[in-house]
Amino acid sequence: MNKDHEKPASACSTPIAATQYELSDTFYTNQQKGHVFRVRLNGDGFTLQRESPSGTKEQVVKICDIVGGRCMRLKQSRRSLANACACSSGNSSSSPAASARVHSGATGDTPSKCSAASREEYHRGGATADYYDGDVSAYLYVFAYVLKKKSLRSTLHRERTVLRLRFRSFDTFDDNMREAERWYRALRWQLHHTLEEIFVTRIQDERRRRVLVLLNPKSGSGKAREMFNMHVCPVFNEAEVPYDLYVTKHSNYASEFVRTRPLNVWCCVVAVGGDGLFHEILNGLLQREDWAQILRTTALGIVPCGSGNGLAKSIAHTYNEPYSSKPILGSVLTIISGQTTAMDVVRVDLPDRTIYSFLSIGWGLISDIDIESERLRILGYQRFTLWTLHRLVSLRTYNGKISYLPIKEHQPPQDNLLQPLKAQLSRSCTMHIDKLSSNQGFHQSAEFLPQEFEDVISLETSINHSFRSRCDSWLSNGSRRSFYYSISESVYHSLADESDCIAASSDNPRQAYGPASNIPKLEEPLPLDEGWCVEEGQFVMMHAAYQTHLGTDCHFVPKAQLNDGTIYLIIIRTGISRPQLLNFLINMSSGTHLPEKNGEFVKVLPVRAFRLEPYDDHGIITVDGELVEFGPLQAEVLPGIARVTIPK
Ligand SMILES: Nc1ncnc2c1ncn2[C@@H]1O[C@H](COP(=O)(O)OP(=O)(O)OP(=O)(O)O)[C@@H](O)[C@H]1O
Repeated sequence: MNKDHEKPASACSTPIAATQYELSDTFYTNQQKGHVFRVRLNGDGFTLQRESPSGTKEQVVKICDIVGGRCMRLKQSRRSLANACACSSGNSSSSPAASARVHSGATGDTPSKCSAASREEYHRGGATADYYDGDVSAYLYVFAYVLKKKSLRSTLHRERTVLRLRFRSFDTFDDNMREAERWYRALRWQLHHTLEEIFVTRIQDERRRRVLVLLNPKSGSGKAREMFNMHVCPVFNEAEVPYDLYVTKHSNYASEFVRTRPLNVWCCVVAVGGDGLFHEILNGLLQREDWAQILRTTALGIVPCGSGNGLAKSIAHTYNEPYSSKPILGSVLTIISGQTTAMDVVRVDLPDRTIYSFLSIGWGLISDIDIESERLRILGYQRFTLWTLHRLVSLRTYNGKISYLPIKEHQPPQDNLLQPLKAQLSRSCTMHIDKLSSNQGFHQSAEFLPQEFEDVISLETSINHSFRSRCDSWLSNGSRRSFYYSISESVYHSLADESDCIAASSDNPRQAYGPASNIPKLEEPLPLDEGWCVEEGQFVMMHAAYQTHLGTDCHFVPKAQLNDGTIYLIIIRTGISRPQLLNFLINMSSGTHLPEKNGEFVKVLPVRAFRLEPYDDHGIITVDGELVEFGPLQAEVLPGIARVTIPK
């Protein structure tokens, strides 16, 4: 989360020393007997220092890779429960076999060390009794997604790592849990950096801040729902991010939803789908009367389940977050990071309406491919490749005029309207997150943990601080079993009950809101003496883009930034040879297709605004990959008016 938070009015007045949240203890592991681990938690993360007769080795689980933690108690099996006894030894194994041995008295183990308190806890019954088997250990599970390389030549990717710390120095579960929770709180503090965020005094009527998830079940190859259940929901849960999930029922559902609802309960709106769904959300927000305030206080995120996924790829590319191997994981980590940055939005005036765009505006070849390949949607991203070849063979040209307002060289970056409000979002998120966990005391039984650990590091404290040889393991577990769970406050909404409300609201005449234009109206002439330039004639295409990527494999404008106040106009004129054009299209995947200097046929023009006037009466024009009415349009950049989530 952000470091530069404003201090809330209700924050604790007495600062607590940061060192209080720097903890260390000694742990052991049973796989390497005699190996002692000094575990330290501080601002860098967890440092595991292994001391063995052969020397000292250190491993760090970095704080920036950690998403959250859980305090838990292991739940025992039914069989073990049947054999459990209130006075089983604190030294006894938690395995059913060992438990049975203790009960029959056949082991010669040391007599029970249970305190009166722990016996009482057992006899309290209910859930507590379910857990009791003589093992009074408490566990802290730490969830991290660590950057790794499979081999020297492979690219970086993230792997899930779980650090399991077992606390059993005390002879009652409560005491061990208290210790585990002390580490958990320290972890939370280190994750969020400021005490104010975590230990802020609760205000009764404080607005709740949650994540709104809008999911398009028809995105891409139609697997968004499964993707959410398998890859998004478990990470939200590990990070204790509360969310409300709405599944869209039809086109424009998301747009109407965010246009008509009170949104102040959500700090972030996440599109689980493609760029088309994100486009809908952005436009819905900009059709609100309170659009300026909502854009300032609501971050936008995307989980790429569409066929293009230009925005998700552009964000990951800009921040060097691994994407290709696990695009969904990278984007979920981006959303829960709590970090945001301003993003340019482009206002697009069509003859009868105004829409807003975050990705691109196209006329000609690329738009033709985008729209006409829809019939091959089932193929996913491959549809673009196939249709590109088809359109190259039967190349079309288009007549028209493109006027543009160039960006002057060395023009200072545009003001970022939303910068001062950056901190507000993440603090609110975190406050709510903390509220959830503090109510819970400790979390679920470890039985509810996802079992799909790619890497597990398991360490434990000693009993009464003496070395104990029978310990858990330091192991890697390749289990592929998938398992996920929900935190209590996350909600799935069927939209059956919501449609009436949306239908009713769309009956009302719609008023135009959103930022005003700074250029002449579409039907008015452009002031050529104020720096407007013109390209006229026959074109193969014009494509205006403001993100680095138009799709996962389309590195269209390598130098674009999320908030550089620039539209990159790429124009290809008729006369370009087919081999040249083929090269251009092939090299788009590596971002090496654009000329360093503008040539006769291919031009790259950084502009602040442009106007397109096609002379033909038919053709395809797209905005963010979505088909719009064919005809004249004009566009102008609105620097940094939206806010998107970015990786830590
Ligand atoms: N439940 C739904 N049924 C049918 N269409 C929907 C539904 N929800 C949203 N849509 C529409 O589907 C269109 C495409 O959605 P989306 O962008 O999520 O996927 P995509 O087109 O596969 O991805 P990309 O835009 O990245 O190519 C959007 O224009 C959206 O309006």
